[in-house]
Amino acid sequence: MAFGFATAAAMLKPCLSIRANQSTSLDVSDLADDHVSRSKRNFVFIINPKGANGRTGKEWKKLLPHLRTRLGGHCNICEYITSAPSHGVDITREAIREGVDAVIAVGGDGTLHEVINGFFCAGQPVTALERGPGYSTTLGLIPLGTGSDFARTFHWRNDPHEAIERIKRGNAKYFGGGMKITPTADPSNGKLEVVILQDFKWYDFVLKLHKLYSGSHLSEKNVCLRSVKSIEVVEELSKGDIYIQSDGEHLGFLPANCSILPAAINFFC
Ligand SMILES: Nc1ncnc2c1ncn2[C@@H]1O[C@H](COP(=O)(O)OP(=O)(O)OP(=O)(O)O)[C@@H](O)[C@H]1O
Repeated sequence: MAFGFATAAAMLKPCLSIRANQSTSLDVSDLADDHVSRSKRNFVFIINPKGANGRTGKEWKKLLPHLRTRLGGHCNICEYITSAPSHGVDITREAIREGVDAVIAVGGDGTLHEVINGFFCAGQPVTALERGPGYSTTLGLIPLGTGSDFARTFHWRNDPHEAIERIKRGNAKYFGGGMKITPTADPSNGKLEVVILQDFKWYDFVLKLHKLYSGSHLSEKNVCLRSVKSIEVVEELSKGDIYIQSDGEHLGFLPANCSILPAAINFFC
């Protein structure tokens, strides 16, 4: 099969499923401050005040009002300032056990490293104690460190305002400012949605572009949607073009100018 174009959107979401016996001083029922509404999603921000020689703490203070403005309508925002190295691990574990919807690292790579480690305990994923099966917590990042090389890898700028916009977007379904490329994508199901456009000519894009806004492009005969667990690069071709597959099955050809990873990683933060 030859594919003219393919793109993807995905949820990169650790799956959580362990009860750990470590305790911390965190009580995420602290989320129940005056402003908390249970119909909102609970987002925990873990801030390293010492990151970037103290700049992280200062920037965070300036950022918080903006964050509340942008996210406050949808989420309960709960901030935890770390008191020492590895505190971020404990806070994350406790937050996940309490069933929060997202844990967002605010700082550099070291802080992100701690938060990611908090998703696991004794080699097993941590799980929410009172949420049903299939529930999972989303990992996020506001890059505010010295190097922030993880963010750099994905071409995210060390710009917290941009990170907030990433967190705010419903991800998964859209790209290009409202084009519903993967209309059935569900950010919480852990699947990667891949849209395959077969034998598309340049004029197909021109004629059918408007359909992307409604998601009706999927009814075109040479367009199909696949929901997969992951994708792998099979072979790198010239000029950066690659073949991709999922679970051993060949999916198609991805032109170099069509980048899957940033779309997928969008869900991360
Ligand atoms: N309250 C704290 N006091 C001292 N150190 C802390 C505290 N909280 C976290 N840390 C430690 O600070 C380390 C460095 O933090 P972080 O990675 O956020 O900033 P950075 O080193 O400036 O950024 P980068 O790693 O991106 O260059 C982390 O590995 C973490 O263990």
